[in-house]
Amino acid sequence: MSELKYKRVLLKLSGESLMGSDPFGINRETIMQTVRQVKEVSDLGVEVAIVVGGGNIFRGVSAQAGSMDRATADYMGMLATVMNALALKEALESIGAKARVQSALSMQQIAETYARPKAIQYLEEGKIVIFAAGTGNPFFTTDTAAALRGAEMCCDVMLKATNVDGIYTADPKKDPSATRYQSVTFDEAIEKNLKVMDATAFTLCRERDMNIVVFGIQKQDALKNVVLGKDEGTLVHN
Ligand SMILES: Nc1ncnc2c1ncn2[C@@H]1O[C@H](COP(=O)(O)OP(=O)(O)OP(=O)(O)O)[C@@H](O)[C@H]1O
Ligand SMILES: O=c1ccn([C@@H]2O[C@H](COP(=O)(O)O)[C@@H](O)[C@H]2O)c(=O)[nH]1
Repeated sequence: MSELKYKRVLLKLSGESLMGSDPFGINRETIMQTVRQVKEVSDLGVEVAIVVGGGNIFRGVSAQAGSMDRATADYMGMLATVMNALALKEALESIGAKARVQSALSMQQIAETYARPKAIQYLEEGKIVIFAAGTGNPFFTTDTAAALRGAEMCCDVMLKATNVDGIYTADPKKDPSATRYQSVTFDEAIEKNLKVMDATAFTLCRERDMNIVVFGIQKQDALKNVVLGKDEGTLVHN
């Protein structure tokens, strides 16, 4: 069997990557395709922690939030990530995987509250841990939460699964002439303002020396290819 490149990973799933071709929400086929990939790498022996976004349900800073108080809108965004986390747990369990949700905001009737030692224990037991509610603070994003939890869980790498297949010279959805990087340094990504991830998240990963792989989760076997160290997506490194 091929060698694993990473033993413990922080997988960032964007909310939008759960929509499939729907305009918003969670597409059943898409979430099942995603969790099958997650279970496959977990079965290979990779410890998987997940941070999920909320953009498919609510984006706090969006136009829809209009004149709302920013912090209130951001709390609504965090609640959206809790819904996605619960959906992911259900989907994982429906295919026989063991998963736990820990929320950065206390809501004890529906999820455990984030506790680092317990989360590490779950990972060591081979359970998939889904972190909900981002950092628990407004004015942040789930990319930053992913960098934070990745650092706290001592993950070998952060894997940013999204609906584009890597980092491009410009947003590929807006500029069809943009080309994909195979690898890029943190400094370059920040300097060139490559908007695939926010600068706070890049900066935290750079400081912790935690590489990032940005890849497209829609592609069959993409996650497995990444953990086996095959050429997939874009590597961000120091
Ligand atoms: N230079 C770039 N390379 C690749 N993607 C880019 C770039 N600049 C902007 N993007 C955009 O970044 C997006 C990837 O981010 P992602 O899908 O994770 O969104 P998010 O806002 O982090 O997640 P969520 O949907 O949960 O809010 C893509 O949709 C892509 O269009
Ligand atoms: O730590 C956090 C994480 C998220 N938010 C709010 O939630 C939404 C959805 O998160 P995405 O990263 O965009 O998927 C985000 O727009 C924020 O409004 C937050 O406040 N704090």
